[in-house]
Amino acid sequence: METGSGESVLLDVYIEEAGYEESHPRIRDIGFQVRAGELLGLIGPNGAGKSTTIKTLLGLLKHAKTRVNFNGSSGRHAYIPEQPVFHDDLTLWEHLDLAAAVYGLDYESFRRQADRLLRQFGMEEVKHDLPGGFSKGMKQKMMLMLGFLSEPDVYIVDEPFIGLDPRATKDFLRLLDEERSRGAAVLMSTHVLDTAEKICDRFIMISSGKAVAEGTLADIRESAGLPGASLFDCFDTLT
Ligand SMILES: Nc1ncnc2c1ncn2[C@@H]1O[C@H](COP(=O)(O)OP(=O)(O)OP(=O)(O)O)[C@@H](O)[C@H]1O
Repeated sequence: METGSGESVLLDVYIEEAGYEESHPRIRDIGFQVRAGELLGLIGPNGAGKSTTIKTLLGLLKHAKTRVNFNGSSGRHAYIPEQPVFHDDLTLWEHLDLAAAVYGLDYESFRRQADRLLRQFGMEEVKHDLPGGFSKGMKQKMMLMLGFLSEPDVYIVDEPFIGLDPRATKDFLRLLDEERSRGAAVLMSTHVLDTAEKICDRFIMISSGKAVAEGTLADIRESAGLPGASLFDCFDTLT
């Protein structure tokens, strides 16, 4: 799908309503698109419905009326969860190997990518360790590596910054930039608004399960009636 901006839309979402019980929708009327190379920030207070939005577009909620299109050429998308999910009895390397098999990567590409990611995240020395003994930040890095390994068209990232040290944050942002230059689209939910303000092209702000503002920082400032304000101040006003 092409848009006026010339970049193709790699993720096109409209959620009429979705929730955990049929009688109780938690989010309603949320729609957005993410284009090739773009980073869309999904922001909102605790309990606003960010994770529910992500679970809905991933098809994980039973009670959902939605339209979701992943339009990339490889059809591949990676989900990087907020809470690390891993197998207790597989080492970091075995996790990477398993993910590569699931993604259908050939062994040479897998080795090249895995070695590069281990180096970039400073995890080479623990690659044969079980993740149960990793710190919170190391577990988070493992989730990021598993996501980056597949070089998907679309990244869906749920709060990546909590637990990462400044160096890991920088490494993560650099990799994300490289992926966007390659043409990947990114949807990222986060509470770290000063970073979001710097890195996101556009935002969708949700509160109590509904979109309250969307667009560039200029659009968000206009919605909040706060010209020149920070994303943090706009958030405070709009939510
Ligand atoms: N598994 C669940 N079962 C029932 N209700 C849930 C479940 N997970 C979330 N909710 C409810 O759905 C609403 C939206 O929660 P959600 O987790 O999407 O918020 P969030 O914006 O991601 O919040 P946070 O910033 O705290 O992570 C909340 O009212 C929450 O209580």
